[in-house]
Amino acid sequence: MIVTLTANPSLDRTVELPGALARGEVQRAVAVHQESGGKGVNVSRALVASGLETLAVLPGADSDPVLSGLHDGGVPFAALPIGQALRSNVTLTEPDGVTTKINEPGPELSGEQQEALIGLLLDRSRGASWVVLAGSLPPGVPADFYATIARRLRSNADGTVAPGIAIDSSGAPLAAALVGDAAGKPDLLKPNAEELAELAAAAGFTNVYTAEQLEADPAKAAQAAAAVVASGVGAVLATLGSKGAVLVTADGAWFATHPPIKAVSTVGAGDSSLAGYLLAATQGGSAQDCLRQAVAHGAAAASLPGSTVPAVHQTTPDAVTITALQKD
Ligand SMILES: Nc1ncnc2c1ncn2[C@@H]1O[C@H](COP(=O)(O)OP(=O)(O)O)[C@@H](O)[C@H]1O
Ligand SMILES: O=P(O)(O)OC[C@H]1O[C@](O)(COP(=O)(O)O)[C@@H](O)[C@@H]1O
Repeated sequence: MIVTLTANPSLDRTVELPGALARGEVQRAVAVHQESGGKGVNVSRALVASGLETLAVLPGADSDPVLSGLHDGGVPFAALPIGQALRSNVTLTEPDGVTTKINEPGPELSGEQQEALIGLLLDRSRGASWVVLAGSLPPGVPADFYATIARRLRSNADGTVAPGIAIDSSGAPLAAALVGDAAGKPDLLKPNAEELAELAAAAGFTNVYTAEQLEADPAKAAQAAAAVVASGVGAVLATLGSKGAVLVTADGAWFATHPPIKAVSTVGAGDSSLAGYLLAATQGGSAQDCLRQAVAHGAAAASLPGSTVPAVHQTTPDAVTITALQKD
């Protein structure tokens, strides 16, 4: 069972434009897609699509459209009512594949609600193989929320094997994943190129690379990710948009790429990559198998509209090429 926590879920509305986005003009949409979203929610949706056992833990009232969407989509969830509506995030997609995202801050969570959400997660993740802590943190939640949860998940394991802990976030909550003792650090981090640039700086990596440089050169991405692994993180799966992804563990570094696809909407591509990685990991796959399935899932997600997530049978792992890289 893979449990996901989405502290700041969203109703994802993807608006398809007929041409390039024209600022200041009236434009008519050609189609609109609406999905329950947020990073952990998307990972759970992708796992359900491939028949894996998962539970999405999140705040929200039963009547909230995000939860109704999960219910209708057959995604198991455990929700903490917070007395406020969840946020809506809007994505504008252009015919050439360019996507523009506008993410709301989301409803504030009080200290009591944060504690109740952690309690719900601890309770529902007993015996889980992985716990995924994903997405931005809503207003009121401290940046070290995920590190606190990681520590409590490990102490909660109480003699049994603690779950693997994966974090996919950005900004301060992501940087906070590198601070403090080993018990608060994740087994897996999933940054994109921009997040890897920030993370490497937070890990004290002295070569300052931009996100563009990291996407263009997997060797640079592997060096940056290796600096993050050296700071005490188990593994880094750095996704590099259309270029593919780099995986760095204590044992090695690999780059994986998929032949070009026609990108329709990249929303949820990163979350699908993480789901692909965990799918292979729970089936006992090697590091390279996990990376291969991550890139296959990401490419399939980018070729689907809105934040649609692929099932494993819609992915093409055999088309993925893997190359070993130097870590330093
Ligand atoms: N334009 C694209 N063409 C092909 N694959 C893509 C494209 N954009 C994303 N992907 C796939 O999705 C994965 C995650 O995308 P990325 O943009 O790096 O993450 P995030 O969605 O977290 O920002 C990539 O590693 C790749 O496999
Ligand atoms: O919590 P954040 O950082 O605002 O991101 C939430 C948004 O990211 C998504 O999870 C998509 O993420 P990816 O495109 O990175 O896979 C959307 O479903 C959601 O609207």
